[in-house]
Amino acid sequence: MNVTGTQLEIVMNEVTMRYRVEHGDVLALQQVSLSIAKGEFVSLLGPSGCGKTTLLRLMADLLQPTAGEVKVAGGSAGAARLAHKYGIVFQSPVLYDWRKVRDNVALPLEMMKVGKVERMRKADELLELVGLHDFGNKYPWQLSGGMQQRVAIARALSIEPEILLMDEPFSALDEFSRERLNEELLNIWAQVGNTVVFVTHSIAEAVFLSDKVFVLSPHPGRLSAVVDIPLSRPRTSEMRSQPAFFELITHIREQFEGGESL
Ligand SMILES: Nc1ncnc2c1ncn2[C@@H]1O[C@H](COP(=O)(O)OP(=O)(O)OP(=O)(O)O)[C@@H](O)[C@H]1O
Repeated sequence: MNVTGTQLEIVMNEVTMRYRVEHGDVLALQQVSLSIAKGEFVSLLGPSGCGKTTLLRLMADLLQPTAGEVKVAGGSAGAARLAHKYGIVFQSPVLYDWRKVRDNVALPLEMMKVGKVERMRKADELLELVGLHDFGNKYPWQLSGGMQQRVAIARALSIEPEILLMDEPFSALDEFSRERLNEELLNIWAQVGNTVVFVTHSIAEAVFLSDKVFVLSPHPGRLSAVVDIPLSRPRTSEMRSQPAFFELITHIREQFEGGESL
């Protein structure tokens, strides 16, 4: 795959992933090819078990494909990982309850042996970016679920990753918090400008956030469609009730073969 004139960040060529299990193996992904441009915001969308997390883990070099190739920033996914090109945000924020919020954000910098003054400065800057500047001295358990996830985003951004991988980061939140965090995430992305790969079950969330949606079908996981989202930016909450938004949702819904529900 090649897109002339566009700098590609992630390229997957015919990627197949089989997990070995006790009695045989599970074909999680079959011959998936895709490309993501530098600075793009893309979503991986599909029903449970279609291989979204597997795809994300392959991109992050946390798994090795059974067949096919994963290229990141012109090299291997392994080289990108060693060069600290990835920030990862999981479904659950995985914060350390005994560390203050600021110290949680600064943790990756601490592991990279960045000096205390610099890492505290950076952590405060990131807490400002995610709208939590007054919460650096609190503990995670003193924050709401949405605030905790914003701390996790700040932490993932602390190493200034070229690529932010997000695995259903808002799926445990109520719909109001989720929609607000969608808008906040886009504001953060507009300032940071990195490449974002966002996993979701929600068609509306994928449409609202993305430049492009990769639609996956299950058993085995395959890429069934790539849908460009031509909505203008910045995206606003009013867009959610506009006809263009609903048309895109309907179009994506139609991509699911056999009426598989999300
Ligand atoms: N470590 C593993 N060992 C065996 N099978 C696995 C493993 N991880 C995932 N699978 C299987 O691979 C397939 C894809 O799983 P994956 O978690 O990537 O899907 P998903 O789309 O992210 O699902 P969900 O939305 O429920 O998180 C599923 O059939 C799953 O059972």
